[in-house]
Amino acid sequence: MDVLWLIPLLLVPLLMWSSGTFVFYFKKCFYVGWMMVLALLAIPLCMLKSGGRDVENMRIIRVLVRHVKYFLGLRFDVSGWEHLQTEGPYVIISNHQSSLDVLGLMEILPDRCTMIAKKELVYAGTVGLICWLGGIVFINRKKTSDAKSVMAEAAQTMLDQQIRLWVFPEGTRNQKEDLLPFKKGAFHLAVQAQVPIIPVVFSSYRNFYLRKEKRFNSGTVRLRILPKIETKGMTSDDISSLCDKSFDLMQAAFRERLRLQTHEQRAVEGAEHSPRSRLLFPPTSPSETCLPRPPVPLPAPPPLLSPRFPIAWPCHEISSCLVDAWSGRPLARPVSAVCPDPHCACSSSSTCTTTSSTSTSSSAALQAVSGMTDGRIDACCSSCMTEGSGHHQFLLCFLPF
Ligand SMILES: CCCCCCCC/C=C\CCCCCCCC(=O)SCCNC(=O)CCNC(=O)[C@H](O)C(C)(C)COP(=O)(O)OP(=O)(O)OC[C@H]1O[C@@H](n2cnc3c(N)ncnc32)[C@H](O)[C@@H]1OP(=O)(O)O
Ligand SMILES: CCCCCCCCCCCCCCCC(=O)OC[C@@H](O)COP(=O)(O)O
Repeated sequence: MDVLWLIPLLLVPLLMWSSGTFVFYFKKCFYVGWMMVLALLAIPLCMLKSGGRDVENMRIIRVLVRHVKYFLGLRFDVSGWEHLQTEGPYVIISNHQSSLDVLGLMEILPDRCTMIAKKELVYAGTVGLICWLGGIVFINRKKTSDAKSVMAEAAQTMLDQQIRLWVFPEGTRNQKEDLLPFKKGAFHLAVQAQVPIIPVVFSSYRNFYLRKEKRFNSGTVRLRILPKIETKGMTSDDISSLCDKSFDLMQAAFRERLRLQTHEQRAVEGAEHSPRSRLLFPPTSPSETCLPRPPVPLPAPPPLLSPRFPIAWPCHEISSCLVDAWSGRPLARPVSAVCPDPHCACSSSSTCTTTSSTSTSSSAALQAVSGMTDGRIDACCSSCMTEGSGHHQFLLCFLPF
């Protein structure tokens, strides 16, 4: 009888091992539950530290939230730290995919920085209370006039108390393959306070987190901090162009990362549904695996090649390295060549769709370039550049069978 309670204890690891859907719900519940507990812990600490609502409480929240990623199997890879080395107040803007964004936000949160959030969050139990104690500015999204006056007040507070504000200009969570159009509030805020804007781009979570498919694997989030955009001297007439400029910069960074993720995702196919990919910490990111490779001098083009295939590059282009996510072993060798596919019309911004229709002779030529005899050219163009000659230049990934 006494051993009956062991059953659920054994059942949980078994279900974790066998079912991706179970892992999804388990991780989600754990996340919400653990955040509630952490907030409960943080409340007395914040009260002791500052006696009430104060942006300085964000230091405590930041420390407490930082370890949560380890339980969920998430890794954060941050680039552009130098852009946060800005004195005084500023507005950080970032894309917003899920409540998991809080984990990335806490990875890079500068001192004296708090957020703008929807007012409903204040009712989220202990989390709501900790948000209030952390100085989060709550707005009513349904009443634009109210939200505007709260944000105008925030602009003044930013200057008076040297506070930085983090805004999600999409205004809601978004898991689409592109950013939503930006709301204007963040830009009014920065212009009213005459402070710079620092854009931060979170890479798409789709590699490890799919709400509809109920998948929550382990994975890496890349956070890219972009250079600040100055607003000194700008007036309300400049809001639209400032908003468009920020959107364009962030969208370009998001899309660029998404293209690379597509390649990486191919490399992890197969591993994707393994228990290991759901439960264990993700392996070192492919870019890291590729980095230590020294640049190799260009080899002379083999005589076999037609003039249409002038150069072969060994794999030193980080962005195009396809690597087995678990072993770190290179899976493909990218070669650069003029696209051999006459049907592949690729504009400078689009992603190449296919090279599968590559003719046998082109294939043979590329095989000669890449030094592989048995293989296939994968549909993979990581960069499309229009050269002076009007040719498109592609990076083709060459996969051994
Ligand atoms: C240890 C403890 C453990 C604890 C665990 C937990 C810890 C957690 C801690 C911390 C985590 C915190 C995480 C928080 C996450 C929360 C995320 C969210 O909640 S995202 C939703 C709310 N965010 C927003 O909505 C963005 C801000 N929104 C805006 O800025 C909008 O612009 C808004 C609401 C002000 C108005 O939105 P509109 O839908 O009406 O659309 P529009 O186009 O932007 O504005 C309409 C017109 O008003 C003008 N306007 C907007 N703002 C203005 C302003 N401030 N002044 C003057 N005009 C303004 C615009 O220019 C536009 O006019 P014209 O079309 O250009 O003529
Ligand atoms: C009373 C019980 C309520 C339980 C809720 C607790 C949730 C704890 C999880 C961690 C909290 C992190 C806060 C992130 C908040 C967040 O991400 O809110 C979503 C909004 O940005 C956008 O909302 P929407 O427009 O609805 O997509």
